Amino acid sequence: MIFPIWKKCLIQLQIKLSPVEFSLWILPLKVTIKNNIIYIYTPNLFIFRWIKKKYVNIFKKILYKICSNNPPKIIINIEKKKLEKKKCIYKKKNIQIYLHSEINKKYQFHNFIQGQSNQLAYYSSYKFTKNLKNFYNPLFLYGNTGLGKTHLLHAIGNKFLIKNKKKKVIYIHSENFIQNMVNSLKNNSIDKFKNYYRSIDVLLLDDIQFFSNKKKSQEELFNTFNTLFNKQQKIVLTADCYPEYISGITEQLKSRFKWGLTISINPPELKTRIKILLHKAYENKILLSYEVAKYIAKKIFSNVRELEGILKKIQILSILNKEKITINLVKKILNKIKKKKKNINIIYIQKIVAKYFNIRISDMISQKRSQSIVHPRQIAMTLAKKLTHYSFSEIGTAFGKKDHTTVLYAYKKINQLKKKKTEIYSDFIYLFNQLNA
Ligand SMILES: Nc1ncnc2c1ncn2[C@@H]1O[C@H](COP(=O)(O)OP(=O)(O)OP(=O)(O)O)[C@@H](O)[C@H]1O
Repeated sequence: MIFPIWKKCLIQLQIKLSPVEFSLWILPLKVTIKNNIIYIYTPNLFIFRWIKKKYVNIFKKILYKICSNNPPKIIINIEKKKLEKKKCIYKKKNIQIYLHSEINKKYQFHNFIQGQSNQLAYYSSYKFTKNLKNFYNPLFLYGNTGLGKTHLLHAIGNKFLIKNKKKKVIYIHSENFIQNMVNSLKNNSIDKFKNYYRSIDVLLLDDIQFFSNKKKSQEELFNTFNTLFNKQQKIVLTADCYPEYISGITEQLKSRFKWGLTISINPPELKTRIKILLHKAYENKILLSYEVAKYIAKKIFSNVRELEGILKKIQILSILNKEKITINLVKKILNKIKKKKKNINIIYIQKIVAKYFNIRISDMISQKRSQSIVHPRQIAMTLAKKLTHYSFSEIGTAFGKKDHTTVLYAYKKINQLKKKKTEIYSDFIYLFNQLNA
């Protein structure tokens, strides 16, 4: 729900700020109003500070204009995440390692829309939670980005926890598993790390292609896998491709992955895309007709994440412009996105990013592996994915014939780092704005 005062404020802000600034900083804010106080919630500390520094005075001025007799007060808070965290803290020589599981309640079986493309993955995941004897272990789900693998992992986790809250059900992204291991090695607490992961009832490990070329981490995963498997504990794994084709993973680990049931999850067909759009619209209280959903579904076919993104944009624009969601409005939005994406090409992105980090453009497409080159290259790859219509493999080709998994890795890494490190976040936003201006 958008409160009328905040809606008026948004209209003024849209006029005052650049479109990028507006959609980047202002639109994602969560706002509630109580007793003439506007509570603004930001997702993290960095954004909290940024909004406070840059925008609070503008908010105040606008509010004073809108309701001069009694302008509301503004309070900014950091939003508390609704994640169910199981934290396990180990102390050793005053060093603490935090190992935690984050099962997201948002992702359940009942809100996973089934169709031909994902029915088998859905069914196998659901059956997996039934604790049937002789059911395959591990369950291995694979498919392209944004098709619902992570959603199903959390749905499995949630189902197990509903049945038994005390079960140690751990969802972890492979990158975090590796990071935890590295930290434990540094802190001399690798035994605690091992014990922790080997005492799990259900291990949900996402995106195992991140283990690629990490020998030591693969060894640890192999041992963890064997221990859990021998104790008949449950293991679910996901990856972006069939186990055999994950490069840089040892044969023994690949063979373990294939011991159980390996299921692909494919891009949703038209009928399923329409169902997903209508369901997401319903969940988010968006008035979307079947005809409009069908129109969008015909235009966007790559993955569900993209469908969600478009729907969000449509919702925001229809609210701001007070326009009904019609095919015409959707057409306008899709054309704008297409134009924007067409105008920015990868060479331009490489040039701007290279200049910013003070490296040569040729370094972008080289095979050099030093951190001073790899980091800008990964940022440029991520920007290319966000700002152009090119696929991961097309971007890889443009960066000196790199594999699509290298680009996917860069994309995920930068997106994670952006959340953790403010300097990387501000570099990224600066470049994003510059390219988008
Ligand atoms: N069949 C579906 N029904 C409802 N929502 C879906 C479905 N498939 C995907 N989604 C939604 O699409 C978004 C992206 O899905 P998810 O993160 O699970 O993809 P993924 O396959 O794990 O991608 P990646 O490999 O990039 O991590 C999520 O918000 C998820 O809820």
